[in-house]
Amino acid sequence: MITLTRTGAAENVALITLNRPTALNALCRQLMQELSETLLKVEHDSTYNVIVLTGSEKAFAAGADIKEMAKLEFADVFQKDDFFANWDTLYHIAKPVIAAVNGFALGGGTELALMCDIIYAGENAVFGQPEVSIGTIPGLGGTQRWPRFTNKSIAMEICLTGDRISAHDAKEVGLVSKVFPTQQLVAEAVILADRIAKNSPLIVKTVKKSVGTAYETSLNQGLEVEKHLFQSTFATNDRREGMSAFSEKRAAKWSGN
Ligand SMILES: CCCCCCC[C@H](O)CC(=O)SCCNC(=O)CCNC(=O)[C@H](O)C(C)(C)COP(=O)([O-])OP(=O)([O-])OC[C@H]1O[C@@H](n2cnc3c(N)ncnc32)[C@H](O)[C@@H]1OP(=O)([O-])[O-]
Repeated sequence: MITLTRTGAAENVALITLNRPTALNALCRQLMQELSETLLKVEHDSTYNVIVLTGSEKAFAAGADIKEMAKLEFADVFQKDDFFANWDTLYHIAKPVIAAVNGFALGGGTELALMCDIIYAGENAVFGQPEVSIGTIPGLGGTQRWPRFTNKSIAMEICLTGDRISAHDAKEVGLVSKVFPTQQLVAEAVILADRIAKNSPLIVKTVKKSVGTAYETSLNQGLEVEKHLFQSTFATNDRREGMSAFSEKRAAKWSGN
């Protein structure tokens, strides 16, 4: 249900594709377990610098698997400690993750995209949180990330109605950074991944941690974290190399430490 392809100019971009076409990439347990395992494999493989996560041209993911969830009771979802285990992995990945979203990204599909660091959308992408229309609420961060990434009014409207929004509307409200023709989307996401992967992987991870902190803390706490992370770069060879290369007018050679 998951394919992993090595790509990018320097072959250091992991293209992870959700591949369950018969159910529009609905996020069943097995798919989520495979996704989690693939993400961890890429995270621990130093030959990969950046991840692009995509689906098909028809669907990024149509949400959690409703047929699987239909059978569950409160005790199943409340008591089992591992119930959300594989759903959180993406959010804890330290390498940058770009979502390349074509087609339906609904419910858990939108929430998966929102866990990524950058969202690029194809022109046919649709985002939404339809959980309210099937008698539940977003459970993977939708009610928390929409207000942080857009605003309260938009978040309420999306989550209370279950309405879908287009790629262009998603860009207008700040959910996605760029919109591309559907068939060009993945290539554009890989071009972006290449641009990120040209930098030191160590420093890239530090940048991701620092920007991510802005969504977890107050401004003052975030500024403190940023200051310490900035200071910590002065203990790295890549900071020394980057500044020397600038002065010597040559390309930096990153060692990753
Ligand atoms: C378990 C752990 C949970 C952790 C937390 C999760 C929290 C999350 O916030 C909850 C959700 O995401 S709630 C979910 C929120 N998401 C939604 O409510 C969206 C539900 N989906 C839809 O509304 C429609 O399928 C679309 C409008 C996407 C496409 O319409 P269209 O173009 O007419 O296509 P079509 O003919 O309709 O579908 C083709 C096939 O795919 C199948 N399938 C599709 N989605 C499925 C799903 N989620 N599930 C299962 N199957 C799904 C569909 O049944 C059909 O298979 P069949 O064997 O031929 O019957």
